[in-house]
Amino acid sequence: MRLVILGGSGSGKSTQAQRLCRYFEIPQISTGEILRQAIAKVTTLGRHAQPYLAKGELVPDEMIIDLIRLRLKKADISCGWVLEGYPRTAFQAEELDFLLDNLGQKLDWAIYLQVPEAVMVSRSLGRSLPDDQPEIVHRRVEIFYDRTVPILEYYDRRRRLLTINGDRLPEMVEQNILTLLGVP
Ligand SMILES: Nc1ncnc2c1ncn2[C@@H]1O[C@H](COP(=O)(O)OP(=O)(O)O)[C@@H](O)[C@H]1O
Repeated sequence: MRLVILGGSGSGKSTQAQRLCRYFEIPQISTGEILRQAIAKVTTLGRHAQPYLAKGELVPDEMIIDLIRLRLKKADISCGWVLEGYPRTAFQAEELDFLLDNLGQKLDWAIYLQVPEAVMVSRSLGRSLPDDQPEIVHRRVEIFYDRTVPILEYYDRRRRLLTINGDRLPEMVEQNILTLLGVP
């Protein structure tokens, strides 16, 4: 199973990605997590990415595309994967298709966790990540509407989009996803 999880800040993307990875026994690839770890370890990637995360801006496409290209070439992903936090722009979505074509892989579904803006904000403010201060959260939400929402149409046109109500308990959201994927 190859899945992309789409949703704004605080939509429950990482929670559902974790649950789906456990269910299908496949690795989770979370760009936010990879970047935060790189920053904590002060790697070259971390040093380049840090100023963007600190402001709630997206890191440049080339930086994240290189990261995904390398990650999808590793052996552990041969049985599938759940991508969370990528793609976030239309360009990244096109690049993913291009990359998957090259690898001879096909995306099964893009799962969009839809939650009201107020829920995104209040959930994000309730976390304690360094980039979860109010102005930064608001900027991330704004960028989500500007840059990521257009991707929904991209996947919808390709009949690859599943839209899920993310404003419910995590176990109900998961059950809803599994039902739509046609597994028990
Ligand atoms: N695909 C991506 N393209 C550009 N920037 C990204 C991408 N993925 C993660 N980032 C950077 O990492 C930050 C945190 O990502 P993530 O943990 O997915 O955030 P959240 O779930 O709170 O929206 C983003 O605000 C952005 O700066």
